[in-house]
Amino acid sequence: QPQSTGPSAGGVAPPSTPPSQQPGTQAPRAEQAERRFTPVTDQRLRNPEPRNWLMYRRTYDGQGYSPLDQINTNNVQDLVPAWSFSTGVNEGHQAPPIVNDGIMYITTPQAQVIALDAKTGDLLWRYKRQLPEDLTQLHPTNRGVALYGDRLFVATVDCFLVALDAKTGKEIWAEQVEDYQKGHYMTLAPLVAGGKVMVGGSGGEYGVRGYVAGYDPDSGKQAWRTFMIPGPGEPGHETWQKGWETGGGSIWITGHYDPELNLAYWGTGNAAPWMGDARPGDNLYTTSVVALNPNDGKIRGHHQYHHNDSWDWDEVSAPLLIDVQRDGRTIKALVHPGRNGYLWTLERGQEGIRFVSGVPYVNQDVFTGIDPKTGRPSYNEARKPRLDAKVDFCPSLWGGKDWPPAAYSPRTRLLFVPANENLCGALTGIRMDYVPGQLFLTAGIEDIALSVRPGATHIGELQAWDIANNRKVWSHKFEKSQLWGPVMATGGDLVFMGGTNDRYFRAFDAKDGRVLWQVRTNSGVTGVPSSYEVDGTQYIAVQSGWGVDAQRMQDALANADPANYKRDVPQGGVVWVYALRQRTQPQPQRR
Ligand SMILES: O=C(O)c1cc(C(=O)O)c2c(n1)C(=O)C(=O)c1cc(C(=O)O)[nH]c1-2
Repeated sequence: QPQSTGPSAGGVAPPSTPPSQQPGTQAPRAEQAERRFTPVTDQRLRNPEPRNWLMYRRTYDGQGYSPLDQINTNNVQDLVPAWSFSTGVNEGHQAPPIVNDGIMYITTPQAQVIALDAKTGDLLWRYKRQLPEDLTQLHPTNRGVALYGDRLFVATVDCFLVALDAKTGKEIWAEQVEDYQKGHYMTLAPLVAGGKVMVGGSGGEYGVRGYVAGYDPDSGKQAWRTFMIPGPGEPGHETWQKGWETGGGSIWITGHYDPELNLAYWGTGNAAPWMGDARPGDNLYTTSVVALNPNDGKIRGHHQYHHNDSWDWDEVSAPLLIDVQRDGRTIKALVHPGRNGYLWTLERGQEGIRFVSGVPYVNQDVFTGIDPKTGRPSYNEARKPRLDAKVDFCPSLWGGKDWPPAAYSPRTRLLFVPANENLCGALTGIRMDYVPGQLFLTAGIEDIALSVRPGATHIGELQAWDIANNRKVWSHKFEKSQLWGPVMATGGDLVFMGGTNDRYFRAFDAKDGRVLWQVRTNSGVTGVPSSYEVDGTQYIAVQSGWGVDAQRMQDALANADPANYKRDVPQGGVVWVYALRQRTQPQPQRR
C-alpha cells in the first residue's frame, strides 16, 4: 500500500535525535510545514509571486522564467551551495523543485515525493508509493508535482493520479487512470487549470491510444477524457486507414494554459508503431499541438507539425505562449522548437491555431519544403523509415531536442533552446503484431543507431533565438557531449542549464551566451532548474541525477564513437540549492 512517512522513515538516514528535540525545533517538522503552508489558489497560479515556483515551468505560459534578479551577471561568480539533499534514488531525476512560500517539493523516479524546508534543506516528509512487482519501466522518471489548494498531485509510473495533503504528505486519494499491464504509465507533472487536475499518459512505444484526462481535485473523480486519436465518427478519424486503436499520440510533458482563452495547449507524441507505412494517413492528432478546454476537455484547435510520423519524433513539449512581434503586429504566439528539428511559430485564438512560420534550427535532411499557408512539410521519401528497410535520417530519433524544456526571457526577448546538432540516426523497419503490454515498435529498440555527421566538432548546443526575426543570435557549443538540459531564464539576465555528460551545471549570460559560472555536481543534470526567494535571499535549485534517455543516448554514442564517448556518467539523485556566498547560512563559530 502507498505510504507516507515522517522524516525518520522511508529509506533516508534517520536523524540521531527525534526532530522535536533538536535544537531550535519547536515542533515536529510536518507540523511546521502545516503552520506555514499558503493555499494555492487559481489567482496565485495565474499570477504567481516572483518569490515562488508553483508549477512545472513556473507560469502557465511555459516560459520557464523567474523574474528574480538578486543573482545576476555581476555577481553570479559568487554562487555557492547553500544546501544539498541526497534522494537515495537512482535513475533520471527530472522534476523541478516546486516552491511555495519556503516549502520545496521534489519528485524522484518511482514517484516518490519529498517535501523540504527550502531555506535549510530539512526534510519535512517523504511519500513513497508501493509499485507493483511486475512493472516494467521504459522511462523510469517523474517530472514533478502540481499544487492546488492545500493539496499536491503526482502522476505515477503505475498510472495512478495521487492527491496528497501538501502539509503532511498523507495520501487523500489515488485514482487509477489506466492499466499499467497494457503499457500505460505516467511521467509528467499534472497541470491544474480551470478547476481540473489534468494528466496525460505515456506508452507510445507500447501502442497505447494517447489521451488527456481531467480530474476533480476534491473527489478524484474523472470529469472527462479526451483521446488524442479520434474514434469512429469523430473529426480526424478519417486520417487513419487502420491502427487508430493503437495509434500512439501519448502525452508525457505538462501542457501550458492561456487563462484568457481558457485553453490548455498539449503537445502529443509519436504515432505508433514507429513505421509510418504500417498506418497510412496523416494520423491526427499525433505529433501535434492540441488546444483543450479544461472544463469539458473538448478539442478547440490543433496543428500537426509533421504527418504520418516515422521517426519517433514525439512533439510532446507544449509550445511556449509568447507575444511575438512580426511584420509590425503582436502575435499571440505558440512557439515550439520541435523534436523534428524545426522552430515553429503558430498563432493561437478562440477560432483555433494558425501556422505562421517554421525554420530549421538543426541540420535536418527529411523536409524538402513547407507549405507557406498551412505549414505542412513535404518529405524526402528516401529519408522516411519504413517496413523492411534501413533508413538514415537527421536529426536522430531523439530529435533536434527531446523533452528538456526551452525557456524564454521577456527581458532579452530571446528563446533559449537546448539542442542536439550534427546527430543523425537510423531505424530498421520490421513487421510486428500488436500484443497488449509489449513493445510495439516495428523496429528493434536495441538496434537504434546514432551517427555524428562527418567533420562535426560538437553535438550539444544551447541556442538563443530572436523569435521576432527567426534569427539565431548566439549559441554555446559543447564538444563531446549531447545536451539533455532543461533551461531556466532569470530576471538577472542569466540562463541556467546542465544537461552535459560532464556533470556541470552552468549559468550563461543571456545576452551573449558566455559561461559566467559553472559547478560540478554528483551526476549529470537533467532536472528542470527553478529559482525562489526565502527571507530576502534568492536561491537557484536543480536536481542532478542522470538516467533514462540521456543515458540511452550516451550508450548509443559510445557504440558509435568509443574514443570520444564513454558509457559511464555517475548515477544518483541530489537536490542542489545555490545562493550568493555572503547570503548562505552563517557557519558555526569555533569555541
Ligand atoms: O511515447 C511515449 O509514451 C514516451 C514516453 C516517454 C516518457 O514518458 O518519459 C519518453 C518517450 N516516449 C520518448 O520518446 C523519449 O525520447 C523519452 C525520453 C525520456 C526521458 O525521460 O529522457 N522519456 C521519453
